[in-house]
Amino acid sequence: MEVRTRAPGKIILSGEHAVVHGSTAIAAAIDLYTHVLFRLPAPSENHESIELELKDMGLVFSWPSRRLEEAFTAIDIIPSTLETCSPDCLKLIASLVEEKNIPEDKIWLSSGICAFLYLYISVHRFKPAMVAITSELPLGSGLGSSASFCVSLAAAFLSLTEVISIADEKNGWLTLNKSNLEIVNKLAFEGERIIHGKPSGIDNTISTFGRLIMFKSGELIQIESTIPLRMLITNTKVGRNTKALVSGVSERVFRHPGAMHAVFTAIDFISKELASTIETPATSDISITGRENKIEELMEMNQGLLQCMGVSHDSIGTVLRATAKYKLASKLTGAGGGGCVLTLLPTLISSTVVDKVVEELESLGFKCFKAQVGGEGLQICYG
Ligand SMILES: Nc1ncnc2c1ncn2[C@@H]1O[C@H](COP(=O)(O)OP(=O)(O)OP(=O)(O)O)[C@@H](O)[C@H]1O
Ligand SMILES: C[C@@](O)(CCO)CC(=O)[O-]
Ligand SMILES: [Mg+2]
Repeated sequence: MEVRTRAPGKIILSGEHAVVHGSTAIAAAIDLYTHVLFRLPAPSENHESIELELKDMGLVFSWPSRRLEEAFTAIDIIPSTLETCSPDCLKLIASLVEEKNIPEDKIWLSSGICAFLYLYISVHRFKPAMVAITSELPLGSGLGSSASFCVSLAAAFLSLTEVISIADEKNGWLTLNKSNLEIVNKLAFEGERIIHGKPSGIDNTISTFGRLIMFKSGELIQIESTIPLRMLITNTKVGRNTKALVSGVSERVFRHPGAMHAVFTAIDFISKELASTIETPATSDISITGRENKIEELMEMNQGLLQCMGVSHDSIGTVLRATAKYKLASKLTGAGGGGCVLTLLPTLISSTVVDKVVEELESLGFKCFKAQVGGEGLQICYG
């Protein structure tokens, strides 16, 4: 039995970090995916391990099924689907991952591999399996690689159970109905908890459902944009870790609760205003340029508040200054601390100006690309 899944990365237009503390945020899916190939071998194949291949990195990890079963039985914990991983269970999983001697320069993969083991065992226990993963996303750069990893894995594992069933077909890919997507999203969230520590759930939700969403306290509202929302994405290539940045913000809240709550309230207003600007009917009196100016101002305000939270970075400042020379507005996206920066490309901007901005940013050592915004979420294909 075999299944393939793919789940998209995302950009956050406004509200990252504040969303962890209950503010509204807006996110859109992008057309860069994590792909999973999952196979449950037939008994005749005599395959006796759970094998994970990270194809982009040329790494393969494998755990004998019997060894895993013995280790979990010894501590009397068998994770069950959709339950949060307990501290004891996570400790055991971390030790099983540590045994694999991950190369020092790839040690940041450990949390993803722990999430993989947890998601797998919670659905299929210790059944032998082969899982291969590739990703079109830069990992650990603010574009939701961890969430698309968890969503594509959760969907692959659940697809070979009775829990979910296929709803529809489009271009060779199958999609799930809303209640099945909710189950996948819930399981993926448990994986994100292992990678992010305290996720808001926005990244796994946009990766599962796709399109453009407004998200607050675990609830999503799908929104429709009436303007193109073309974004230039600049990867500063400065590595960072979402878990550490999210906990840094919580520490700042602990030190300055009043000021930080005022910042979160301001961001809640910014996200709501951004949503209504994006959704304004095309027939309204305000021109597209007028609305784009408003979006740019809101992006700048959000960036300033992200700076207040301590999640910006010198490299992000460099991108902001370079794009400001061309009168373009930018903000970090995702957890910040490096990673990716968004720049709105207004409808009337000429391709010559865009080329010049890209040339300047790339001459500074950054990598620029454009992504389609607001596309499909999770998709499945049985092999
Ligand atoms: N394709 C993958 N293979 C293995 N591990 C992955 C993969 N994609 C993501 N991960 C795991 O997720 C971690 C990166 O997650 P992190 O949340 O820090 O960044 P991000 O999700 O790319 O950005 P953000 O959370 O700001 O959107 C990696 O260190 C790794 O553990
Ligand atoms: C920084 C954060 O707000 C977004 C990361 O893409 C974390 C989260 O919401 O889980
Ligand atoms: Mg992440």
